[in-house]
Amino acid sequence: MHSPGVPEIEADWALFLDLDGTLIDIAATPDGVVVQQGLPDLLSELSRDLGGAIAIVTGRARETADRLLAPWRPPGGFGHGAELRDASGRLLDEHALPTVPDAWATRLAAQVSAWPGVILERKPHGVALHYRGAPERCADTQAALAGLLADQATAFDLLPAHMAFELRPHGANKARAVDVLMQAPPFMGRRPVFVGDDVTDEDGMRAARALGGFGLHVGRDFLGGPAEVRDWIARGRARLRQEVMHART
Ligand SMILES: O=P(O)(O)OC[C@H]1O[C@H](O[C@H]2O[C@H](CO)[C@@H](O)[C@H](O)[C@H]2O)[C@H](O)[C@@H](O)[C@@H]1O
Repeated sequence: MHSPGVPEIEADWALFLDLDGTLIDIAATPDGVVVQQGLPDLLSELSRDLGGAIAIVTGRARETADRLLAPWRPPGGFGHGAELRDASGRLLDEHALPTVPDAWATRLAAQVSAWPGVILERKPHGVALHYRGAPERCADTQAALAGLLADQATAFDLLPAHMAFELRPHGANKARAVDVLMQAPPFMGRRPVFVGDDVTDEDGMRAARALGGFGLHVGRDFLGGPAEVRDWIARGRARLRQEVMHART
């Protein structure tokens, strides 16, 4: 179904796409997600039609995003913008932001072992505590991460997420990914369009709007979930293909 508030994908766009809750349906655990068959190919084909200007901007670690979207290895911002990769595959500012100390991870692992259903997810520049499997631990997981920040409150931010809390290095955010990637080809000169579903995506949406583009929200604009976003992408791809074929005849 066509969502009335959502513009159709245009050939001069640069697309910035969130992963969980936008392209991929939410699952009970981070490892339990199912990438719809054909999605990486579809994205890679649309990327060709947009001159390579599609980036994935996700809270997931780069390695995880690459595994989920294999064989496609898009440019993007990973770890909420802490890890940036440009369209040539080059990593940018790789060591610019702090990593979570091992001692913190050890302490969290000990706490989580006493909380059945809570999952600890480590990433190169952050850490998440997921309480989807134990909703009664919401406050405990938040307090565990907040407790770590007592010493280093300026180095990391505590973020609320979908049934999770995360630590993200201060300075990493999804706007950073949009702003940095838009400074170079193939993104430069295009209209940035950010699509996301979560509170951390609002930074990316604001950055896209500030550069003359659109920030589209899965719930508010697509009036649905990842299935509606995937349909929109498939429709955009088909239309751009037709335009190319038409231009050739
Ligand atoms: O920026 P995103 O691509 O939206 O990633 C945000 C976080 O997504 C993952 O956690 C969320 O999705 C899980 C799978 O559906 C779900 O089980 C969990 O409750 C959600 O919080 C991922 O695990 C995190 O690392 C991302 O930061």
